[in-house]
Amino acid sequence: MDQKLQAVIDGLASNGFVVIPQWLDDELRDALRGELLVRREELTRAGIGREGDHQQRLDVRNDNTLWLDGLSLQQQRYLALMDELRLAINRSLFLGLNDYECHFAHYPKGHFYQKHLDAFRGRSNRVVSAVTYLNAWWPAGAGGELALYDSHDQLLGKVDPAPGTLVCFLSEEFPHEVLPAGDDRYSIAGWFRRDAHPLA
Ligand SMILES: O=C(O)CCC(=O)C(=O)O
Ligand SMILES: [Fe+2]
Repeated sequence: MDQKLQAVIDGLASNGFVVIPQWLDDELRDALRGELLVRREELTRAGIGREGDHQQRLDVRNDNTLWLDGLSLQQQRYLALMDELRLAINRSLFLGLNDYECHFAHYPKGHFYQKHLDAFRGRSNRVVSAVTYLNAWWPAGAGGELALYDSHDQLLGKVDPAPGTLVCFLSEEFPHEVLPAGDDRYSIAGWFRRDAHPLA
């Protein structure tokens, strides 16, 4: 198996989270960021909560997002890569993931996402969170780190949104937050899901 795929599986299996530098090649990373910038006007303020109790809470998060529609070549390349990862995870870890949903995200300077869980046990079909960073560079000290905590709220570490880096973690296990970004911060945030399908 591809070394990076294997590294994701090993990290998820042993720690429940993993950081893979250079997950995206420069060309794909730049093409995705280029699309986000061209479509900037289409991004909207993100909300929190599920469909029924969806609300905008600018004190909790103030990133702008746009769901991928799979129409451009670069989105198709990205989604193909994530599908390869989904299948590899299923083969090795038997998680039965059947979908990956994701959105572009832009955190302007000073914007953040406070500490949260992406999924609550038994209340969501999100199993593995997977975020990829699209900036061409990220200078040291520019903030915008992803801070990951364990289930006792102890800080596990901070991940720089470095160019092309992928972060994966079990959605129900790890509270996390995006610290205020010191510059425009571009990413794709997504979730591998396990949805119940009625047996045919
Ligand atoms: O951009 C990141 O590093 C994480 C974003 C996040 O936690 C989310 O969108 O749920
Ligand atoms: Fe999150």
